[in-house]
Amino acid sequence: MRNRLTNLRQLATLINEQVDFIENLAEQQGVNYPTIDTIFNECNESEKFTTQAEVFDASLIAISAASQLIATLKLPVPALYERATGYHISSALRIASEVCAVELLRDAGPKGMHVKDIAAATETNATMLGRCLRILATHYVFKEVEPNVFANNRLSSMMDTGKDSKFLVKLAKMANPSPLQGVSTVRGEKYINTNSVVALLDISTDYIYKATSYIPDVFLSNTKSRSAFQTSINYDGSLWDFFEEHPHHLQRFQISMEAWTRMNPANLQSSLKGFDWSTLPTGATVVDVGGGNGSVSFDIAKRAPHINIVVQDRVQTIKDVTIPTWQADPEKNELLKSKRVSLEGHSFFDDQPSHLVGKVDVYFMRYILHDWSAAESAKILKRIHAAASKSTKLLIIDQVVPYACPTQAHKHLFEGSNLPQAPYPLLANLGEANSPTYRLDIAMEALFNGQERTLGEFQELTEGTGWRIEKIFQTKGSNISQILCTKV
Ligand SMILES: C[S@@+](CC[C@H](N)C(=O)[O-])C[C@H]1O[C@@H](n2cnc3c(N)ncnc32)[C@H](O)[C@@H]1O
Repeated sequence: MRNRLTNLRQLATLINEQVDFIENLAEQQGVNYPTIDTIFNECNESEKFTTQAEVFDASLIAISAASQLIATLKLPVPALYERATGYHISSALRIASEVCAVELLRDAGPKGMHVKDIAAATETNATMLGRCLRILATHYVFKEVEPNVFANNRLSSMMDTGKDSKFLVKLAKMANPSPLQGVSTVRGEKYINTNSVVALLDISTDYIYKATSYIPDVFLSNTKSRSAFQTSINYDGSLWDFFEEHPHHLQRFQISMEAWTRMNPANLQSSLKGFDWSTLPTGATVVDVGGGNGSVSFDIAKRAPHINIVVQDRVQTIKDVTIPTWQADPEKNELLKSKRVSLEGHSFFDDQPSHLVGKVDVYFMRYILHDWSAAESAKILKRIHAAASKSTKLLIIDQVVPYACPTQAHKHLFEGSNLPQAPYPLLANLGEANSPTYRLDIAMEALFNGQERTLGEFQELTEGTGWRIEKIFQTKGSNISQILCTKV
């Protein structure tokens, strides 16, 4: 009995200490931490405060302790039932997005809107919609201001596309059905010029959610001939092939990738700040391998105006998504015109184009290797190695999966591999505070039979490819790390 109380008290103390720290800092800076009822606005001083590194670090410990406290206090049966039925939140979120609830509630303001009126706009069932919004409000997305009347709150307003609700409702009706059974209708226009968050949520609650339900069957059948995604829509091509047959899905996917940089402020640092781009000589060439719509390259080009960047991706992605995206944005278009950035259709399974052989200072790839098995990843790494000069560096920007237990295994593996341990009695990986890492890992399994990797697995992956890991840049609280490799 005493032990359990001690454990609860330790967790409560950790929460109190971090909240005291955050509140003292907020008081010094004359801001309040945003409440759950505040409408999200990234220009707001309170929101800027939440992204300061020390505030974010303290919040991670508090979240980790609070999650562990909840897991400890909750009786095991409801705790397990909730974990078994997390999918109800996914389907309710998808419905909220499809009926443009956030944008309609933006128009309604703090008084909110009756669920009958939200349902009427999209000719959907008001009772079911109310139940969906209520389960979401119970999990702090939306607020039920009076019975059946809902308003936006901090979480739901983060899902705002910023677009006119009438335009979105009309758009939803224009979507073309896919010939493949179980594939949702999508309009890419919904996601263009948004904060990208809704694209990430929509892919997560659409085909990733559906595919995920097939993971156990694929796993238990012990065959990886088809991924869970392929099984879910009875399709033999890869997700990349599927996108080429469904350009609106491709558009949405590429925009969703930008949201990973916004997942937390530490992610932004880890995508961009670890490797010091300013150390490269003027005119250096950097290649973004599988760069998608080039959002990471754009950020790097702004930070390092003395380097030239080539964004490579599949021919159709570059033609249908990357080029139009860059041409539509004056800042990006300027980078194209000045040739500081070029966009090139190229498969990373092929030899690098001859104009780059021996001329590249850094190849980097963000979120590429997690899409591929070890054998396929090795092929990609070897192709780049074959085109690299002696001094070429390779920067793998990906998630590094921490174990949930303390370990010394990676402590001295490479420079930078040692991260500070979480305070006792928290899980070594900060538990639920670090949950997106593990969720994305399983999503990679669903989509590609792919995976996120531990540091040891990255070391194994690079062995025999001609690359050696020299250093790792990790940022506390970020689920993106940079792994710097040199030629063996
Ligand atoms: C997970 S996304 C990452 C995109 C981008 N690096 C980012 O972080 O936003 C993977 C990318 O790999 C690209 N890709 C898939 N197969 C490819 C191939 N054979 N050659 C080049 N790119 C490929 C996809 O089109 C997609 O843009």
